[in-house]
Formats: sequence, C-alpha cells, structure tokens
Amino acid sequence: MKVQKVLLQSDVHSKSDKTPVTVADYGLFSNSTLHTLLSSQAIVSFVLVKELSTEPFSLVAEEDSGDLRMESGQETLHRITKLVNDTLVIEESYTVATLSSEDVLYAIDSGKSEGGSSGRHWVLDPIDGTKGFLRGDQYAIALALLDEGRVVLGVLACPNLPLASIGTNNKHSSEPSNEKVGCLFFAKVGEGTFMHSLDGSSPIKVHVSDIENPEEASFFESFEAAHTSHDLSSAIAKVKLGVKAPPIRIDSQAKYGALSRGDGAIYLRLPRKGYREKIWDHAAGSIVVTEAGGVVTDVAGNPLDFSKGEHLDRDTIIIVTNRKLMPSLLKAVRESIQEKVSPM
Ligand SMILES: Nc1ncnc2c1ncn2[C@@H]1O[C@H](COP(=O)(O)O)[C@@H](OP(=O)(O)O)[C@H]1O
Ligand SMILES: [Mg+2]
Ligand SMILES: [Mg+2]
Ligand SMILES: [Mg+2]
Repeated sequence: MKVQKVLLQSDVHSKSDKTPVTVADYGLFSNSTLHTLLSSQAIVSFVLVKELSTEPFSLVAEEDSGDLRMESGQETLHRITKLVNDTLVIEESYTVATLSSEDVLYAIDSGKSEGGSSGRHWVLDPIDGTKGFLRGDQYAIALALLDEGRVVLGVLACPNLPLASIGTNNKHSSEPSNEKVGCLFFAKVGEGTFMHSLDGSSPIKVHVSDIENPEEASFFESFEAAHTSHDLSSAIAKVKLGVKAPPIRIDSQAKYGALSRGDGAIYLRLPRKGYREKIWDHAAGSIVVTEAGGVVTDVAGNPLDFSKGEHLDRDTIIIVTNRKLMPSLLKAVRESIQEKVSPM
C-alpha cells in the first residue's frame, strides 16, 4: 500500500488513462512493482514458516528471487530487504530480529513447491492483478491452503476494494467516492466466508447474491482484455441472458471477493486459446465464493481441479455465480462458444 501510494503521488500517471507516460516512468513503475510483489511474497512466506514451524512446509508461490542473487540485483535486494523489515516492524511479534538479505532470498524461494494431489500445500499470489496495482486500481494478496488437492482455506486481502458494494445497482456515479477501502475475506471449508476491513473491524458473514433473474444480474470480468474475451462475455451476458447492466471490469481476485458478498452475481473468465490458468490466480477466490454459497465451475460444470500442480487444465473457462443462475449461465456459455466456433 505504501509503494502504491508513492507511485501514485509521483505524478507520472497520464491524466486520462492512468498509465505511465514516459519510458523512464515505465522503469520506475516496473521497479516499484517488483519490489512490492517480492516483498509481499517474502513477508507471507516468512510469517507462515514461523507460525508453522512444527509441520512440513510446502508453498506454491508465483514469484522467485530471479536476478536478485546476481551482482546486478544487489541494489534491488537491498531495497526489498528494507521494505520487508519496515513492514514486519508493524507487527510486534515478528520484530525479534532484523532479516538479512539472505533471509529474504530464502523466504522468497521457499515458494518453489509444485503442489499436487497429496499432502498440504500453501498457494500464494503475493500481488494478484499486477496491472491494476500499477494503475492504482484493484489488486489482491491471495493465499490458499490445499489439502489432498482440495482448497480448504482461503484468504483474500483487497487493499483498494471499498467496504460498500461496488455493484452497478448500488452505485450512484454522481456521488463523490470518499468511501472507505480495504477488505479482507477469509473462508474455511464448511464454515462460511467472512469479511472485515483491513484495519480490523469485526468480521461479518457474507453471502452471494440471491438474484434469480439474469436480467437483474450484474457481472464481473477482468479489466484486461488480454486475460478474457470481453466480446464473448458480452455476447453471453447481454444477448443470451439479457443482462442489462454494463460489465464491472476490475483486476484481480477482488472480483471473487466482491461476488462473495453479492455486489454482482456473475463472474466470467474466458481466456484466449491455449492459456493455462495458474492455481494461485483462483484458489483463494474460489473458496471465498463457494463458502459464501456460490458455485465456481469449468464449462463442463465441474469444480476447478487444483490438484495437478501449478496449473489448471489448458483452456479452462471459469464460470462463477449463485446456484440458481448457474444452469442458465452454463447453457448460455456453451451455446455462445458453439456459435463462435461454427458460425452459421
Ligand atoms: N493471457 C492471459 N490470460 C489469462 N490470464 C492471464 C493472462 N496473462 C496473465 N494472466 C493472469 O491474470 C492475472 C490477473 O487476473 P485479472 O485479469 O483477473 O486481474 C495475472 O495475475 P498477476 O497479476 O498475479 O500476474 C496473471 O497471472
Ligand atoms: Mg495473479
Ligand atoms: Mg501475482
Ligand atoms: Mg504475474
């Protein structure tokens, strides 16, 4: 949050589309982003190892230390080490000793497990929605626990997500947006999904929307058109289902969080051909939604399979909604895909 604030105050955002303006700005942006995601991975990994010292530890995480071990990476490593220590200072129980650069490298590279169908594996996306982070929009820190290939626990921190609904039905765009932001969702298998503010309000139980009529539903999708087909989702939602509201396009698993509390009723992810989704992009989000009463499936109607290592199957379409809307949504997705493949 600190780095994003500095980034946004650095005045390198172009006014109109919130993207960096010059080549030098891109340098600043990608460096700051690298610091943030590696620091986040180091902190979460360090804390997990410390808390779970009595059991075997396996972590599947998105990032690795990469060039940090080389001569050219020393300045970056130094800054990341400082960022990690400055952050851990806030949490008194972890300030026993200052972490060295070696400790930080070790923590980052503890995330090298491949996961799989046996035993327990933690799954971490230290910054999900990197593009959103850069733009000053939505991003998430997503942590899940797999047990025998099944997600049994999920935590989703969404530092920029308003505590109030972001659904199109509840939004009055003319009102100034001085809403409070920063939500944390957590779900444990069989125990429901809870949300509290990042600064620590008491948790409230959340539920997915109970909308039955698709015309009243609003739907989420990726902000980035490279991550999902906006055309296909609009064909499905508007044409097949009669959804009236425009799509809510936001980055990261904040979509799962928002859906779990009923801000919108549908989330569609239609990746381009050949793409294999990573488990850390969906593990935490999926249990947050299912424990809130929702359903997360592929196009065959099966739950996502997190037991095959780092990836889901190639060409996995992800469909998220409540139980009542799922049958008509599945039908609409299948029909639209059919029509796309074999146009009349
Ligand atoms: N071509 C592609 N298709 C689908 N997802 C992609 C993609 N390229 C990258 N992604 C993933 O989409 C994630 C962001 O999802 P969303 O679009 O919902 O914000 C990225 O997570 P990271 O930002 O953690 O790398 C990345 O893993
Ligand atoms: Mg991600
Ligand atoms: Mg990431
Ligand atoms: Mg990434």
